[in-house]
Amino acid sequence: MFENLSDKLQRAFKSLRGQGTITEENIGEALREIRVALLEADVNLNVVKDLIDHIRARAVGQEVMTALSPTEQVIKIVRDELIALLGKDTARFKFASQPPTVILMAGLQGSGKTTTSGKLAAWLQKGGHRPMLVSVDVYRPAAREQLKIVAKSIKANLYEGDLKGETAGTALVERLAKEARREAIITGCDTLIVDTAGRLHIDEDLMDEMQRLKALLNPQEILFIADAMTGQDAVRSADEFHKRFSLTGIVLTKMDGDARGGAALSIRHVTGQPVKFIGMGEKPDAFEPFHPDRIVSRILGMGDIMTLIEKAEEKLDRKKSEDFAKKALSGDGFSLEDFRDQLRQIKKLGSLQSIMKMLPSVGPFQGIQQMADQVDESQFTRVEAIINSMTKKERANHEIISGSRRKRIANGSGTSVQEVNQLLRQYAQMRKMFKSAGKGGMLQRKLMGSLGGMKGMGR
Ligand SMILES: Nc1nc2c(ncn2[C@@H]2O[C@H](COP(=O)(O)OP(=O)(O)OP(=O)(O)O)[C@@H](O)[C@H]2O)c(=O)[nH]1
Repeated sequence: MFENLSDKLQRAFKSLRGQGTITEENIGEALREIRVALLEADVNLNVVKDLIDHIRARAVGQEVMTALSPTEQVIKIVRDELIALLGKDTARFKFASQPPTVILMAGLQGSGKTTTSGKLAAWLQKGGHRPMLVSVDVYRPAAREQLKIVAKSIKANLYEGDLKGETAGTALVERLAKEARREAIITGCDTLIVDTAGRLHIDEDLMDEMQRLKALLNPQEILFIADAMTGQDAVRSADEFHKRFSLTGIVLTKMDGDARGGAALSIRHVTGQPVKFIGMGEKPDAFEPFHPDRIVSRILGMGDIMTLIEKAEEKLDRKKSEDFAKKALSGDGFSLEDFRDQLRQIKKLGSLQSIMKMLPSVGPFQGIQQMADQVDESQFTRVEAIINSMTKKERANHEIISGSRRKRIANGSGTSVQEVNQLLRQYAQMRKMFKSAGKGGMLQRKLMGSLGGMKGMGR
């Protein structure tokens, strides 16, 4: 859903490439582009203004960090500021010290309340909880029926209650809510999710009913379910609800749609309340806790590259990496010995899969995250064993490795000739790729330097 914003931000960053330092002048253009990108993504005007001011203040006053180029510095600042905007840490779900924990689901009609009630129940079940669902939308039998179907599909407990022909109104709503809580206690359910009636727009009756439910149930969580597709309207209604009921969090639904993302980026700033979950589809499992940092990484199309860079800076031998990068990108290319050194370095960062998952899905690493799922970790060890079985001369010049030597190397490393051949083929390809990347941009060069040798390791 952030594709457009993501593309535009990348373009904005590009305008900084090749700049030695960040100055008021050269960052101006990039900031203009960032501002337009955010506004086009339907981010609230005040939010954009604050964000740009913060970024400018930090970027211009930035002391030169040797480890990062100006472009990378600006990306890091934009990333930090976006995360701050989204509330920094993942918001926690609040449980009652004395069960059941009561969660009031509020929102306008069609925002996804019922679907989200089911998703939340499924999420709680996954976490070892026993949720109970109840719909207090006594005005629309179809709404109660829908929750029944949802509950059945995830095998969650549902309190249906008996309307006993009573007139639909707040008294009935209160009765059902009370009964449901009692039922939850009796049946040992530790969480009660109350799906409330939605309206087309905010009206006094609805507000009054919510107020009474809040007073009656004293819920730990009052979640506002906002349809991300409705952009700034969702932000406005969330704000209105918060002013009346002190929400504890927001769930943004339909984030899988082609919404421009403005609601996700503005809602926290405007309401002061955290987004706790996002809905990414109609199915019960299309639901995840909202992690500001991951969302921002997604927006910036960078996987979790900053963590990876920080990790690399902490764990890798900087000089070795730089030497490798220089060599790999030069006309001579890197040797198998250099490659083995790099493998050993990379191993310090964690499993290959976890590293690949942190890489951006754009630029030189396009498609790498999909590749990560097919990675065979033990190949690392086998590749190292193969290189260990070569002579020093062979490691320096792979072209001298004859057919009979390949057999010996395979025997010596406990692998097969095919594997030795495959490694040599991949190595030759990689070497070529790096040499041609020598003509590429700075960021690419740096990434390849610190992470050298990873691509081509997956089968
Ligand atoms: N694509 C997508 N569709 C969603 C998501 N969440 C809900 N929907 C769909 O949005 C529509 C409305 O969802 P409901 O759960 O019925 O909404 P509601 O707020 O309970 O509506 P009322 O009961 O009418 O107040 C349904 O067709 C859902 O399948 C989501 O995260 N992604």
